[in-house]
Amino acid sequence: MQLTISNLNKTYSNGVHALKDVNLTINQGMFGLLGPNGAGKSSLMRTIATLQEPDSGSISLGNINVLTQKEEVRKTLGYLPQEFGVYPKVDAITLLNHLAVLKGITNTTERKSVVEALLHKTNLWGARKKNLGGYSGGMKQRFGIAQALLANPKLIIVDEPTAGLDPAERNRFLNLLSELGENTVVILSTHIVDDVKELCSDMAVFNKGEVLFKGSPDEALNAIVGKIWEKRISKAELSDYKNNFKVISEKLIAGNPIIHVFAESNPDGTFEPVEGDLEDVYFSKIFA
Ligand SMILES: Nc1ncnc2c1ncn2[C@@H]1O[C@H](COP(=O)(O)OP(=O)(O)OP(=O)(O)O)[C@@H](O)[C@H]1O
Repeated sequence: MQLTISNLNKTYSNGVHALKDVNLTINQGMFGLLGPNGAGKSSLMRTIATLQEPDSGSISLGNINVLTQKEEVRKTLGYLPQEFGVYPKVDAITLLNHLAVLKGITNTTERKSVVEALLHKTNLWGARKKNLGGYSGGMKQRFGIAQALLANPKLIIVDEPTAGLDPAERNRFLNLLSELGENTVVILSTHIVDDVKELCSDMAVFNKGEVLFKGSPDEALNAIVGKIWEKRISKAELSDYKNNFKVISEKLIAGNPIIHVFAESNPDGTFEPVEGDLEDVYFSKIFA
């Protein structure tokens, strides 16, 4: 099963061109869609999830036409939206059971076993009788994955799932995602480079509605070899450097900025070459 997005466009009524001729082919496995806030990631995710219409273009999932065969897509889709609302006064096992009914798992015995297995998988079994209103952010996200996995989806979309999680919960959540089947198309939309670095075999960098890079993280890293230059400067020099060079990142170390510049050769002969990482790829695309 492959997800193919062709020439997708969307302009909202306020004039924002949120998707600009987007073309992507997404294979089974974990695909990272990396971009800053406002890049258009949620617009793309919601369109694939059949929740909004594009102005033009096409999307297919295997031989399903996503834009016209919405019911077919919904049967095989697991979706964790950016704002996943839960009913605060309902406990996890009751809500998951209810959502399983809505997903069409009507056989009581089968439903009980699916719901219980998912609560174990997401490490929520011990908290299954607790009201969702009392769940932490990480627990809510894990519950979100449990509901997304009901009915064995072939396509799973998780939109910015780690934003706001503390490091321990984020790790737990990423481990959970990494266990999702090889036989599933999983799209992870995020603005956190490390999420992609740790999990994804394939990725795209997305900004202002456009795909700026697509390929594997290794291909992305190969493309910047020899082009990332580092220098420790003083704070007072920072604005000059920003005016004169393509500064893609700045980090304060002991109060002084260390800058990374993207350039084909040593910018003014005073920089040190560094091995770039995925963050350098991301910022070099975003600030191109
Ligand atoms: N329903 C809407 N009506 C008008 N403009 C919208 C609507 N939804 C999104 N936008 C605009 O479209 C652009 C892309 O938004 P989108 O939410 O898809 O980006 P994103 O990459 O998911 O970012 P974020 O993480 O901030 O949600 C933004 O400029 C946003 O303000």
